Amino acid sequence: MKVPETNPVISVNHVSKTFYLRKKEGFFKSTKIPKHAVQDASFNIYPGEIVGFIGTNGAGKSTTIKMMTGILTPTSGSCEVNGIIPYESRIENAKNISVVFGQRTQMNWDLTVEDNFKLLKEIYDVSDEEFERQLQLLEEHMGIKKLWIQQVRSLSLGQRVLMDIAIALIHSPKVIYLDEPTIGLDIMIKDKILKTLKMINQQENVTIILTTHDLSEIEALCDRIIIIEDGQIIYDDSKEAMLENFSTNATIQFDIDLEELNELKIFLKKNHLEHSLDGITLSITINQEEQNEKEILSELYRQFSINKMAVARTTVQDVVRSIYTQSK
Ligand SMILES: Nc1ncnc2c1ncn2[C@@H]1O[C@H](COP(=O)(O)OP(=O)(O)OP(=O)(O)O)[C@@H](O)[C@H]1O
Repeated sequence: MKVPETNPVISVNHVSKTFYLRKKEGFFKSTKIPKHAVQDASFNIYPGEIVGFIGTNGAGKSTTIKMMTGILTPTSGSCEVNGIIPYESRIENAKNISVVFGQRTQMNWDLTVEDNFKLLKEIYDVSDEEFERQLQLLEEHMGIKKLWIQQVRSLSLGQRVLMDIAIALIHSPKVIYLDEPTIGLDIMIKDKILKTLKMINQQENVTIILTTHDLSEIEALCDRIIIIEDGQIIYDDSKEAMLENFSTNATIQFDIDLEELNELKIFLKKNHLEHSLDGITLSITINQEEQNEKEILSELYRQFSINKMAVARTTVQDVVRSIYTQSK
């Protein structure tokens, strides 16, 4: 991965976090059992990056993010966000960051959206001009004003998450952490949220750290992917590099004229192409490292009558699944 020339906005250096669980032994005795939630994690995140921070359940994502946001103190190692050690200066750190949880709101349930925005403006000491500028931007991209006078408890889940993201931006944070922001949302609102995140990243250069189990979101939004498993960082690279390094196969599927089957079989054999036939639908696997996909496609089109062609390439989902499987 190409390292930018700027200083990192987040720097995580050999961070570990161990929790101790008490195991009762008889009435009066108990022993402490260590749980190594994060072990020696190191990475830098640069301004304006959109990073997918992923891993299977219990891998250590939330624990790492809690250390970066200052909620937890590492057992060893250190991290810095905007030059601040988050768990030592929580209030100062909070001025530069925002955290959005899909399952929880940071808004007051009994207040209207408007009152929540105004409350946060006061808490973060946002100037009137900056507040108006942000509201205008959020109105343009998220249409916040139509929900303005509604009580938070009356918002639908999708509207609530959208407003949570909008309010998280009101103090122009440099970094925004999103923990499963789209859980339980329909595809339309998911798209809107992803578009909004992309927009604030591009317009305001906000650094985004996204945790989600929905890998299609990671594919759609993130430039870089960090995978944590059993508390250890097992992968960290750009999305492009991930797809390039792991995409060895493309599957091409098309309908054939059965009268040409014998000639097709000769062609497939000659080109060492793995294939399977289901009715009139033929699937061919091309190893992109060894075979020239373009040449094979143009030869197929030239020599045979083929219909309804579709090419399936490796997705982030395929790659991550195989990384998870290999790490188990
Ligand atoms: N306060 C705690 N006390 C003891 N163990 C904990 C504590 N918090 C987390 N753990 C354990 O540490 C490990 C990492 O948990 P963490 O919540 O960071 O995982 P995660 O990757 O966010 O998982 P998920 O995707 O399920 O939310 C898990 O085994 C979890 O049970």
